[in-house]
Amino acid sequence: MTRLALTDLACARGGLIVIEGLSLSLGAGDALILRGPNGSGKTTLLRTVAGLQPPAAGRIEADPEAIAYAAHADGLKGTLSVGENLEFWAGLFGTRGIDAALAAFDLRDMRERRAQALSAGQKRRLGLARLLVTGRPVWALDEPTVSLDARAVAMFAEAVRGHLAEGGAALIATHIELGLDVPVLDVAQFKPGEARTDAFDEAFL
Ligand SMILES: Nc1ncnc2c1ncn2[C@@H]1O[C@H](COP(=O)(O)OP(=O)(O)OP(=O)(O)O)[C@@H](O)[C@H]1O
Repeated sequence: MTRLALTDLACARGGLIVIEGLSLSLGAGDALILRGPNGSGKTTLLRTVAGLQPPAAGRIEADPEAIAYAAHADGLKGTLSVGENLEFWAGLFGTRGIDAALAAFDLRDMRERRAQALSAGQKRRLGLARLLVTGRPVWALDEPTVSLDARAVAMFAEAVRGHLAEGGAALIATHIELGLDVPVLDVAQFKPGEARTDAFDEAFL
């Protein structure tokens, strides 16, 4: 089952094309790590996939309701507790049960604490726990491990493994090694005018 297919996609930011000619397909259980230097267009690509901006060219095939996007901002409600934040999202996405999400990111002891009283890494863990309560099959994640310590990075990697094992898919921009056995795509090769390799296309089309 195809979860996400991009065909000859071009993405623009600030009126300029930053990525062009990108095609890929992710099926159930597939993930892809996006790499590339600062400014190469990883965020722009993820924003486009998430539907926050239209493609400059090409096609995106995915149910918009299937995508859960997590960006640099965690989108927490500071005056609500950890548990209330997750309950809020569960209500929003029409899912039930936050216990698994609390457990996956070791937040059970912080359930009653207000989000605004969490450390940066704890806030990020809560933001990532939200992915689990969305119930959405395609995760589009922009630098999800910022502020996380090694233990929390491992929790995140485990959450991704579980998501893929349940038939989900993930597109993850990260500069760090997550310990996941998934392919890496250098988005710099889709810079307008750059020669690109065919290795990725062979693996993913
Ligand atoms: N709000 C904006 N307005 C105009 N141009 C922008 C804006 N945000 C980013 N850009 C430009 O778009 C291009 C792609 O940026 P993007 O944030 O997608 O790159 P990135 O690969 O995610 O970078 P990083 O690794 O630094 O997060 C860059 O040249 C950047 O300067």
